[in-house]
Formats: sequence, C-alpha cells, structure tokens
Amino acid sequence: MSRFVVTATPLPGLMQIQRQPLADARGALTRLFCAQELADAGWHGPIAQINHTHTVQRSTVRGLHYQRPPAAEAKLVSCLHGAVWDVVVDLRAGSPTFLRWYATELSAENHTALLIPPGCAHGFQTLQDHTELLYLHSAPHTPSCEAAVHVSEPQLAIAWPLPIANLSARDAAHTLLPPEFEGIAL
Ligand SMILES: Cc1cn([C@H]2C[C@H](O)[C@@H](COP(=O)(O)OP(=O)(O)O[C@H]3O[C@H](C)C(=O)[C@H](O)[C@H]3O)O2)c(=O)[nH]c1=O
Repeated sequence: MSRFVVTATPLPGLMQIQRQPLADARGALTRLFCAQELADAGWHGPIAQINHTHTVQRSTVRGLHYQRPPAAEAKLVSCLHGAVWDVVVDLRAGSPTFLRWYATELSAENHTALLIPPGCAHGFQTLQDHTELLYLHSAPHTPSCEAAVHVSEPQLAIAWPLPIANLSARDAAHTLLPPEFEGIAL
C-alpha cells in the first residue's frame, strides 16, 4: 500500500505529495520519504543532503532560492511543525510555465510536501510561529551555484498572504530579473 498520494500541479514536474500516516492508539507512524515510491513522482538518485529550518515568527519569508547547474537540485520540502505558504517558481528555459508560480499550504496537520524539480526557485512564508521545515536535497549545498529571485520580483507578482517580515539581508538584496531573462538551461 502506497504511503503517499501524489498529485500533479500546473507546473510540469512539481508534485504535491500527501503523506498517509498509519495511526493507532499510541499515535502514528508517517513515512517521510521512499526512493521507490517517489521515483514515479520524479525523485531520482540518492539524497545528497537533508536540512531542517526552524523559523520563529509568523509572517517570515525565506527565498526564493535555487541552485544553478551543475548543482541544480530537486528538493522534497515537508513541514514538521506549524504551517507555511510555500511557493515554487518555474525558471526553466523553454518551460511552458516559465516564470509562473504555484503556491500551497504545507503544514504538520495536512501532511503535504512538495517535490520540486531542478530549475525551480523555492520560498515560503510562515503562517504560524515556530514553524519547522525538512528539506531533502538531491545535490549538495554548493555556494558557487547558489542563486535567487527577489520575493517581490515584479515579473512574478507573488501574492504573499501576510506582510513580508524578517527577510534576511541577503534575501532583501537579491537583484530583480532583467527583462531579457530567458531562464535556466538544465
Ligand atoms: C541552503 C543552505 C544554506 N546553508 C547555510 C548558508 C548560510 O550560512 C545559512 C543560511 O542559509 P540561507 O539563508 O540560504 O538559508 P534559508 O534562507 O533558510 O534557505 C532555506 O530556505 C529556502 C526557502 C530554500 O529553499 C533553501 O533551500 C533553504 O535552505 O545556512 C547550508 O549550510 N546548507 C544549505 O543547504
């Protein structure tokens, strides 16, 4: 029996993964990852790194981050505590949804994760204090390949649900996309 319900989104390759906890009188066991089950959803190869973020204040925004080739990465983003409004932006050159974004709520309660394909930027806004996310990365953190899109990028017009708060100095300083930006060649 599959422990995940996989649902496509309007962005090709971006999949919503709903975990299916096995509950009993003691509580529940929830599978967070399965290479075999998630291969069909687009996860290929080993997990290179796992990160955990704790964000203290509601309304905080982190993002919009991605890694360029050769460290372009898939990410599986899960919420372990609290809730986020999670955003993915398609930056893939030639994609039919280039520069379109998709957002959904990830929370400990709804057991929903996003499997984000390479070439997409990721960000989120916390909807509760003390929100914790777990990230599975298919490539190692490679500072020389790190890149980002500004959370207030006019070409995206992301409709953040709350006022943007606690943006890091680094995230506040990301430059805007040039009009001629054609995306990332993967
Ligand atoms: C991403 C990353 C960062 N770092 C170091 C670099 C900095 O010294 C410190 C904080 O990095 P940053 O401000 O980029 O972290 P976040 O803004 O929380 O980025 C996170 O939130 C956004 C929404 C994401 O999608 C990123 O993948 C995710 O890591 O951790 C590491 O050591 N390993 C890593 O994989």
